[in-house]
Amino acid sequence: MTGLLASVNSLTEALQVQRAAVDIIDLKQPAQGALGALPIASVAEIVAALPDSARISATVGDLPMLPERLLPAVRDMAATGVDYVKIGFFPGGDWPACLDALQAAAGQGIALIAVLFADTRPDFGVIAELRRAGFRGVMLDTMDKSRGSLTEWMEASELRSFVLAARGQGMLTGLAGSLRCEDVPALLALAPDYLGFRGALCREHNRTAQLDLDRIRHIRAQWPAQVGGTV
Ligand SMILES: O=C[C@H](O)COP(=O)(O)O
Repeated sequence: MTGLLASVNSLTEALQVQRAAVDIIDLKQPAQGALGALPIASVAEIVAALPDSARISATVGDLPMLPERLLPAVRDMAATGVDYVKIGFFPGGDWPACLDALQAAAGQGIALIAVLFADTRPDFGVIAELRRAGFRGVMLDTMDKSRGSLTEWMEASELRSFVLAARGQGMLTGLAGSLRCEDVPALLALAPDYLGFRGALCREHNRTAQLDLDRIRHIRAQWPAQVGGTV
């Protein structure tokens, strides 16, 4: 069953989406970029306040693909107790060196999720390399939120290829990128492990605005009834 991931930027928002029974509470600061990070202390505070049963991911920020930047950020974020650490694979930098360095983190039990950006037209061949480096999952998102949504950047057939390639490697799969309520049925049909949202959960579809509980209900209502929570 595909889960619902909701990105939140504070303890207040985390508790709101927890009450809405989202499947993954994703900690990030949308005002700081596509994968803007929250301060480590804030993440630790949110993790401590949520029940152990909550599944929590957090992003390390819009960092350059340099091992000396990524590895410490990943280790610091993992030390907060989040279940998954999300790393954006931005253009440029040294991807092979980053994969080598991150393999060490994965080997120490840190569950890494790679985020590929549909608007950079990623080569899905990298999924096998991610698996070799020990990544637990891979998702597609969009890097530039002003230039279209995931479903505008990629056809359903490409999204299906992505999900199948990742699943073929035994990895968790996620789809996100300015998704709207009306995207949900077609994306659920692709059966990724989760669909991720921020903008669609906020007032006026503005990802830096406040969460809107009615919007969360509306998105959740697209799922089969038995997995719906209460807000
Ligand atoms: O991880 C999911 C993202 O936070 C999605 O954000 P967005 O819906 O604003 O593109």
